[in-house]
Amino acid sequence: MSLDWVLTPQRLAWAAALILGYAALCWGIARATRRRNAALAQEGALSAGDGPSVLVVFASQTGQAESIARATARTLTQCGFRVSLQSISQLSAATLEQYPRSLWMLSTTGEGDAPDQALGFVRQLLPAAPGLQAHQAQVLALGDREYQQFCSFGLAVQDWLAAGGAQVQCSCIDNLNAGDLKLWQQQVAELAAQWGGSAVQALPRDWLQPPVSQQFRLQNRSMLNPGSEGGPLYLLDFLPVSGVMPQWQSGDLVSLAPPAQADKPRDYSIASIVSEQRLQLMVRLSARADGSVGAASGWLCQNLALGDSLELTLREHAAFRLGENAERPLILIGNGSGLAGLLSHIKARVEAGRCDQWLVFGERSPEHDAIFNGQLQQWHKHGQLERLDCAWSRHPVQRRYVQDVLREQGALLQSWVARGAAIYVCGSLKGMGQGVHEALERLLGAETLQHMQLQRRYCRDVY
Ligand SMILES: Cc1cc2nc3c(=O)[nH]c(=O)nc-3n(C[C@H](O)[C@H](O)[C@H](O)COP(=O)(O)O)c2cc1C
Repeated sequence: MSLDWVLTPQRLAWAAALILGYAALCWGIARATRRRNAALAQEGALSAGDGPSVLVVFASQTGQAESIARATARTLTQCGFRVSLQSISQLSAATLEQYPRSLWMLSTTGEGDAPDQALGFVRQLLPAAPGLQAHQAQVLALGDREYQQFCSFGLAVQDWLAAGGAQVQCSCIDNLNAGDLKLWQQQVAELAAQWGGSAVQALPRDWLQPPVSQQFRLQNRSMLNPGSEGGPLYLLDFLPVSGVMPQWQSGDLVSLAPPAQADKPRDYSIASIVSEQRLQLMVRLSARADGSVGAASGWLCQNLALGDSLELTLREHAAFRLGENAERPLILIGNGSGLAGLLSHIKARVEAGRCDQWLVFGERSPEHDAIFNGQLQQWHKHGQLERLDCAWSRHPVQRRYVQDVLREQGALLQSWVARGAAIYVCGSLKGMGQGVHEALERLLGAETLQHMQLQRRYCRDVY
């Protein structure tokens, strides 16, 4: 009997293996719990009370629909609802069908298109009606009446929910105007009461947690493309009036409204990074057919004098920030003023000491439109920009567009993507954005590109 208790090396090994196995199991359980909690936090399971449950879904390109969804979800939580907040990219039909009620905040982008994060939804869920008998839904569609297909993605989702048997209502917000937003707040309060929640407390004035607005002064303005056949392109430097530089990340935007159209803010990509201690924008003076200039670009490029101040609102552009892609090789593709959004990423990467970035830039002529050429060549020469390709559409001999460069360099592009690269596209939608998308589909396959878009490895800021 006593032999059973003798510690042989074999028994010691078994005991050690057992202890290690148990530790691994505990660690595994703890990790799974942490991951699940993190996933829940990300998914936005905001409260775990026992009130009525509601699903809040958003599809956003530049972050506005997401901000409204977050504010709405917070309010519903305060009214006692069990709220789950989800990006449409994570939504499954099975999840939706579990909920008796849902709220949708959906913006429209491009020419009546769904935001990039809704691509999987459009391909996989939208074609078949969900099973939503006895489901109540409210859609808030964000759009701009200046576009031909006003709020079309929100309206398409409304039709889809109705086809699935849901009782659905839809409201549209035009250009995020204050009146429509106020109506939405009232609607949320009414819905909360109808759906069995407690009364909404007086909503705070900063219900939407508006992004930081600050006074800036125009410090410098220089023309980037003298002699160009295209519209004049300016680089504008702004300094904060308070002297305190706000924080932003590469890829972010600023909103500003010209005095003549104070209710119509425009978004511009920020071309600089915080450590440069100035906020730079690249603005093309747009001319109408009758020769008059655009309200915002005319004001910024011609009327605003050096030293004049204006209000800039910094906008987090989650869909175009680097995020986890900061750790990946980057392929940056763009044309014209689209260089602004790409430039900020290149600067951020140079600052971080990463040089595995490839810029494919397109403009008209190498003589007049080679904007930032000195700086780009310098980075390239010093190995901070691994590869630089320019495409000149009005070159006397070698006319080509950025999508032609992608085709010519197809094998290289495939190898960068195989290495894990992320692709960022910034610039005009028509011509460039569409042409690049088609070229990438052909080179990488539509499925791979869609997968990359869902993983946020294919990010676009096209307008
Ligand atoms: C490049 C671009 C394209 C747009 N296309 C449309 C459109 O086709 N139809 C529409 O109603 N609104 C359109 N809009 C307006 C947006 O839907 C509106 O600004 C919305 O508030 C953006 O919300 P988000 O930040 O959640 O993406 C467009 C805006 C941009 C910047």
